[in-house]
Amino acid sequence: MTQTPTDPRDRMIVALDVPGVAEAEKLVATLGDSVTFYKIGYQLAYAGGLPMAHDLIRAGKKVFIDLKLHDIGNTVANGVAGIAKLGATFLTVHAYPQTMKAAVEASRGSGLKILAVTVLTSYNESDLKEAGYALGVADMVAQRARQAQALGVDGIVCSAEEAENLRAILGRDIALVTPGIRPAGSVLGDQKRVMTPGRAIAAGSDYLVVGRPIVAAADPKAAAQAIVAEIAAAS
Ligand SMILES: O=C(O)c1cc(=O)[nH]c(=O)n1[C@@H]1O[C@H](COP(=O)(O)O)[C@@H](O)[C@H]1O
Repeated sequence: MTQTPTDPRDRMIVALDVPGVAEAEKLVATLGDSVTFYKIGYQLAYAGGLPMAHDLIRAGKKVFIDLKLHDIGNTVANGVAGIAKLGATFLTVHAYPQTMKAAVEASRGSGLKILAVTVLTSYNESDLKEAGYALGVADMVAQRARQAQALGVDGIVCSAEEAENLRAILGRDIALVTPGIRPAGSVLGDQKRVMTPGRAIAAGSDYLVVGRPIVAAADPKAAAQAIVAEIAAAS
């Protein structure tokens, strides 16, 4: 059972997309109480940042490990079992049935929740076609989300553009985690399916994943506080 957090701060996950542990620690110190939930992805994990999960958890923060696993079932299961020992809240895997099944089984009893990445928010219709898929974005996201729910996955990673439809299909008992968040007027970068924080919450997102709009801001703490205020207003 997954429940939407009541404190608006707990619905914003800040991606620690920085080159190393020193930069990540500096950013966490700068953000202070304005952020309660952090994501460690490829960049920081491959720079020796995975053990930072322990420090963040000790400091009372929640941690999302974003490694987007996808491999044969045995390898995924062994990877998930190792990551479960970090004490993190979320781990991503790609939304392929074998991968999701192995991850769900390996995470059982550990407290680690598995999130399935449906279609990356940097993809649009033509990107999917170029990658060899016949389904469009909305249909592919819906199909993968249905499969994820049937396999016992705890949450879905999608764009907020799909949140309303997924909520209707999946009900409330699964978390919708949406990256591709862009406050009004901010730079899109490589994101193609985007929404403002307020609209994403109104569409049914439980958690917003935010990287550059905070990490690359001139004043990251002010940027984080503004997003939390927008979440609170839309909740
Ligand atoms: O799994 C993710 O977190 C993820 C899935 C997805 O479809 N799109 C996506 O952008 N992300 C991650 O969310 C973060 C978004 O960062 P910004 O675009 O800088 O806000 C990055 O760390 C991405 O790796």
